[in-house]
Amino acid sequence: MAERDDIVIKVRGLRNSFGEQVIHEGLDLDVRRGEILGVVGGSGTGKSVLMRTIIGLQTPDAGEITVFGEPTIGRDATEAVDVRKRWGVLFQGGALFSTLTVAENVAVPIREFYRRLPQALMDEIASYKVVMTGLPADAGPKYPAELSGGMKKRAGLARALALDPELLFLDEPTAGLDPIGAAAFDQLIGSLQDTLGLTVFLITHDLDTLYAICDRVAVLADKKVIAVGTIDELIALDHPWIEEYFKGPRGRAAIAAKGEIGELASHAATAHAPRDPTEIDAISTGQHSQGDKADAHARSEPGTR
Ligand SMILES: Nc1ncnc2c1ncn2[C@@H]1O[C@H](COP(=O)(O)OP(=O)(O)OP(=O)(O)O)[C@@H](O)[C@H]1O
Repeated sequence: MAERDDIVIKVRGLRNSFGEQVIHEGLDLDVRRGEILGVVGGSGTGKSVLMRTIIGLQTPDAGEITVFGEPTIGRDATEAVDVRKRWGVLFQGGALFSTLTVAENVAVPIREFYRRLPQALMDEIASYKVVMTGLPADAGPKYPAELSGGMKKRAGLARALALDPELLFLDEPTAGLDPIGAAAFDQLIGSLQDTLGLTVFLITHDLDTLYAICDRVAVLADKKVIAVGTIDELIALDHPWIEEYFKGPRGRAAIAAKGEIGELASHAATAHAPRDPTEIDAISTGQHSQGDKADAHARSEPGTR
């Protein structure tokens, strides 16, 4: 029983198609409680369709999906309301409503699930979420058109966090951000995950994000998840796409940058002997405190969009 509880998302035998085009066939995937699972794959391999299917926006031809043990396929929004409240979603590009302010956007899911909540309380929750994602407090009354790309992502994240979810779906959260903005966003996700104990399903093309914050990575190819594991485990596999992805020029750049951070950490160790030796281990090997690491190098995003 305990083992089953540790799997937050379970996908079995998934098949999705659009007309003649089969996107997924026999796709299986487990997402464990408390992990950040990176989902990678070439453009058009069906990462977003997989996410949409898991959250019930796309009905598959076949297969079974449970989230927190609850089936999500074929259940309408009202039936699945209890499980839908437990997740938040950041869609590709943020998907903010352009006619609503940031605060109103953040309040959308609150209004959807808790209609009777007094307006003042809704406003208070919205402003708290805005600040929590690192936006200035005065961003609340602004419209999406008045925000930078990075601020829009943060606003989208604030909306995804509106209901204090246990599970977060992020579709290419760092796409379109400059390297510093992307690293800062990784750091934000990593620290929110750490603090709130979230489980995160994160679609990305960004190798730096994988190295900085993901516990495991699932690779989509040939209509299914062909491998799931830590980056080291994946690199050890003999698969041409995985090899090209992680060992290609950008993969090598990300690994080199990772090495540089290790060196930085050991310099720091010599310069300031830490009172607690685990301090250094946390810098060189930690998963969730590595947002800092991403700040220190240029990002390596494969040109596979
Ligand atoms: N509503 C739809 N109708 C028809 N085809 C669709 C629909 N949604 C997605 N597709 C097709 O399904 C395939 C997978 O799309 P999806 O957006 O999941 O890819 P992806 O792996 O997320 O790609 P990218 O990395 O470029 O974002 C694509 O060929 C896409 O054109």
